[in-house]
Amino acid sequence: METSTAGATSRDLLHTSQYHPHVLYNRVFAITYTLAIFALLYHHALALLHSPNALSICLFIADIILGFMWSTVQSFRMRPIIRQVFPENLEKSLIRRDFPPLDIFICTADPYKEPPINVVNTALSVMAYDYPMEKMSVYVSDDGGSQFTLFALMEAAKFAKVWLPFCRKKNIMERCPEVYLSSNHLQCSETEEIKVMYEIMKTRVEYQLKRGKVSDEYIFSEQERRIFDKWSNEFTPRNHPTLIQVFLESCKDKDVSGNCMPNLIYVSREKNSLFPHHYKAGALNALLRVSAIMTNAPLVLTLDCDMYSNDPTTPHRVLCYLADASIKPELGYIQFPQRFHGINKADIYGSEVIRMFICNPMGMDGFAGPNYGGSGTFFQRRAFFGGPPTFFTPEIEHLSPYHIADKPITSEAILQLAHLVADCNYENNTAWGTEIGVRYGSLSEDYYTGYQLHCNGWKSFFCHPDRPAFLGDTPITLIDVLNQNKRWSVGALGVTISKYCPLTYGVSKLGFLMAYSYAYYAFWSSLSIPITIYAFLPQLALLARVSVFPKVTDIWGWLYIFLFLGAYAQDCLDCITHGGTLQRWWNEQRMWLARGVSSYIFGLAEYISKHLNIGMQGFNVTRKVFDEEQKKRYDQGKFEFGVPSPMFVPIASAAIINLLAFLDGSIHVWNSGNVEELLAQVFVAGFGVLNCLPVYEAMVLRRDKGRMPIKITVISTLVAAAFYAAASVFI
Ligand SMILES: O=c1ccn([C@@H]2O[C@H](COP(=O)(O)OP(=O)(O)O[C@H]3O[C@H](CO)[C@@H](O)[C@H](O)[C@H]3O)[C@@H](O)[C@H]2O)c(=O)[nH]1
Ligand SMILES: [Mn+2]
Repeated sequence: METSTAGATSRDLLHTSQYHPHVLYNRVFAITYTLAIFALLYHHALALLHSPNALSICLFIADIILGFMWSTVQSFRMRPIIRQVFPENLEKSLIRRDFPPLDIFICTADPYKEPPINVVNTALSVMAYDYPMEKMSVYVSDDGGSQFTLFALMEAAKFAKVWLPFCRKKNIMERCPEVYLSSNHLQCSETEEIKVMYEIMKTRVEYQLKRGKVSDEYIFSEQERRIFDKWSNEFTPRNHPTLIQVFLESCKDKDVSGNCMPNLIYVSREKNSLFPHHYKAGALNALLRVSAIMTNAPLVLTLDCDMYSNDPTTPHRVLCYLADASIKPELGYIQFPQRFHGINKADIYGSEVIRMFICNPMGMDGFAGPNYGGSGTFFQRRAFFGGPPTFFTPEIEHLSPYHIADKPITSEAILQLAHLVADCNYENNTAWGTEIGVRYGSLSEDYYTGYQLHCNGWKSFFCHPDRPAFLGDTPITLIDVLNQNKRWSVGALGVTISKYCPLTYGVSKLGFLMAYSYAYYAFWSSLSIPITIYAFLPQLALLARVSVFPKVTDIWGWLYIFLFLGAYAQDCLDCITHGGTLQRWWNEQRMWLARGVSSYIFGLAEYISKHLNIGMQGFNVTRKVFDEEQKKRYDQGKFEFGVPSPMFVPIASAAIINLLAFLDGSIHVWNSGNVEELLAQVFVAGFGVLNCLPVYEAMVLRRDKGRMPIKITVISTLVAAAFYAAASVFI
């Protein structure tokens, strides 16, 4: 089933694609499983007709939602594609001189959650791409409006002058200085020298942050002085003028070997608390405009500040697609998976997110292409301006992707215009955020923008090389993971409950299966309903000695067993064939349950409170800085609770109820010999207990700072008791 494109002979082949070998098996299994779901729903309907009661209605609803969500997942399994590129053949089709200009956007928002030295590392790693330097521009957007981030980049510009030629000369793969210089490569005096320079820079950058102000001793020129003077007392992250600072100007600034450098530009758009700034989406749009004025490269890479480049040839892979004239006109973007470094062996929080970042994009690649993942994405700039056949003209000609930016980026006129388009009220009465650029209206601007681009007719490709193209930080505390998932679910809900719902608008624009893939994320938070029901109801019923499942010897009992094992086995197989281990899979499914009873419920609540105007949290930036002790516990595979967050309450309450039900139920079944009626519920409670082992440990056995706060244990016990009391009245 191979489909190959680009290049007549295999010698010149630039890219190939083929169906995943599991396609046939996936389809057969989907049909079988669908029949089983219908049988289950039939069984529920029969039971409801016989004796309708609240318990069976709840379980019926739970199974309908589970069945629906399972069905959306199948869209990823119908036509997964494996693509391959051959960058070694690239220069036969596209000579280096003709490589397109590339603008790279790096977003950062908070120097205390996203240390400036890490932003520097990410910037340096991409500045050192194996790409014509005079064609590359790196723009750093600082939504934190922080003098420390600006200072860090000023230092980075100086360090780049030695780092870039060093990488080229040694031809190293890890061009992120922190990673390369802290690994045990063969050390030579040159490396040692660079390492000392790097350490000096790092200490300086970190010192300023600790000090709370950039020290005068590091401000060397009048020009630099003027920049830092802008941080007056009125200057806050939410209220400040635009700051654009060109730190390196390509071809004017040379590295120590006399070669060109890429442009390096710091941008902090204007902020005013009276104007919405649309979080990262707003930041990206400001960058799209500022870069249009300055360099207007047709190719744009968006990166989060923690996602450093792990492979200098990544743009070559992208060009393997763009050099193919047959696909380029409709190709909106190329998505690399988000991969992470520093994940512990057991991956206790399921941080690898194999499904969202690898399996599902491969599945969508069989249709219009993977969704936009927020980072590691190469866009054709044109894709931000209407669909392939319908160009949407921006309000000023300079912002058009067809405009040629040929003036020096430091010229007065260019800088003035760049400041103008970064104004906080610039977007008023324009199509930015609706028809042009990154779309507003969802906290998951990546999901929403990719979806809109696909609906406009753009295609995307998934590029998943063995060596990760980018590596980022992953949260190492449970609360950070839960909060991140909460934000994603709130973001998706914004799309679900809008006129763009994938099941209606999406189906009409994208066809059923592609829209159904988007529906999976859109309805994600609905999983909270069945997961919560299954986390509490069968257990409470068990405590009340009420049977809610068919007997295990009954044919319907077998149906339940098949449905449970079938879904779990397929999920496990998926995880393992994509490089996971059994242990990692187990932890991932545990997190699925934890997210279900926590993140998604709180996400739903946040969404509702936002619409009742009670308030909401907005884009809560994920922390990328950790204290030593937390990191140590994470590396030991210990769950980190620590903070007294209400998000832990449903998890801890479920843990208590499951344990009680399991112990009490087992004793009862053992003593009464009434195995058939209640065994399934004992099993479900036992499964819950197994999943909650780290919770018990954190509540009872641990004494370290990552344990479950006593306050949460007490509240959760009260909640569990209230549930128990309510159940004994109503069940
Ligand atoms: O007002 C803001 C808020 C965030 N960011 C940046 O957005 C990026 C992503 O934020 P992070 O807190 O790391 O989010 P994650 O939880 O890791 O984000 C995932 O989900 C986001 C959407 O919710 C996507 O934007 C991200 O690319 C994707 O990695 C970071 O570089 C931030 O600096 C801004 O520029 N401005
Ligand atoms: Mn992130």
